[in-house]
Amino acid sequence: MTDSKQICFIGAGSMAEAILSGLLQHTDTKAEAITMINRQDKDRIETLQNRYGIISPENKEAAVRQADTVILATKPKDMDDALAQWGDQIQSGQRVISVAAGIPTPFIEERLSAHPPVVRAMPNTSSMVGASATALCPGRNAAEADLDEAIRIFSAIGTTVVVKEEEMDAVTGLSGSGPAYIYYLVEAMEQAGVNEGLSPAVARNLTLQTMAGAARMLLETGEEPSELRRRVTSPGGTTMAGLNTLEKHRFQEALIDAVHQARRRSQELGNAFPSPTPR
Ligand SMILES: NC(=O)C1=CN([C@@H]2O[C@H](COP(=O)(O)OP(=O)(O)OC[C@H]3O[C@@H](n4cnc5c(N)ncnc54)[C@H](OP(=O)(O)O)[C@@H]3O)[C@@H](O)[C@H]2O)C=CC1
Ligand SMILES: O=C(O)[C@@H]1CCC=N1
Repeated sequence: MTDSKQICFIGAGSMAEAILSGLLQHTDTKAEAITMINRQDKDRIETLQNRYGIISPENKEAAVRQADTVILATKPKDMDDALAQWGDQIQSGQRVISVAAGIPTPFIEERLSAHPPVVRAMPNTSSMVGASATALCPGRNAAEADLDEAIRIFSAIGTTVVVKEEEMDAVTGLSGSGPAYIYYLVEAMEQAGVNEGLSPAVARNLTLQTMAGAARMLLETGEEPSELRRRVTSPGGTTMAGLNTLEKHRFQEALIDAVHQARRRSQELGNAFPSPTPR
């Protein structure tokens, strides 16, 4: 992506940093083209400034006003206040992308008096290394060009898929929260290796390469996971002993329920922001 367009992040937390880092490493976006504002944490902005060379604007209102794309990256619970604080700076010629879990596009649209196009995105923190799985959906004022621009930004830091807005909660439960499930699995596998007598370093090395190798096998061979699993599992062998134990502990059911509960929580967050009366 070659791009000199200005991007202003409202919110400078983990997700904003992951997107920022991905954009700087994987696109031609220059640090000077990016401004970040938060609510109060000056140290955080200074850290990001030192780490990435981005601009900490003197005039925050102007930074929002002058951006081509404004990325909303506050916690869902802070979005209402953030829109009240910054929303009047956003004009119709600008584009808004929200990464907030659970917040429906109408909630944002109805709080922006200028009616700019809004695109909702659900990336994940693997954006940081250019490996996000991002789902996007357009709001009612977003034209194809607006969605395309959002796809362009997120394609640079991973894969993208366009979904219906009603599917965003499911996406959030699966791939938004998904990295945490994988890290949790890694923690358990490492601990298991250590329990069985390996050093932490060896356990980590073997776990990570096993994880990366399995992901590559799935991506590069296009084989079904069940078929790949079958090929590891000799009848009466070691894998079968391990898998039977996972089954006994209802491992798959636990994961399916985890995604379901995360999806429900995303929906709950959204329900806390019912279609508002315009300010
Ligand atoms: N973390 C993840 O894996 C993912 C997160 N998301 C979504 O991204 C969003 C951000 O999450 P995350 O980065 O984890 O959250 P963080 O808590 O790390 O960051 C939130 C940021 O919002 C800022 N903020 C709060 N209120 C305002 C305001 N009125 N004006 C400007 N900035 C404000 C905070 O500033 P201050 O610190 O000064 O209060 C902070 O910089 C959430 O909506 C989440 O649902 C989406 C996908 C994945
Ligand atoms: O936990 C959360 O609420 C956010 C949204 C998706 C991932 N993290």
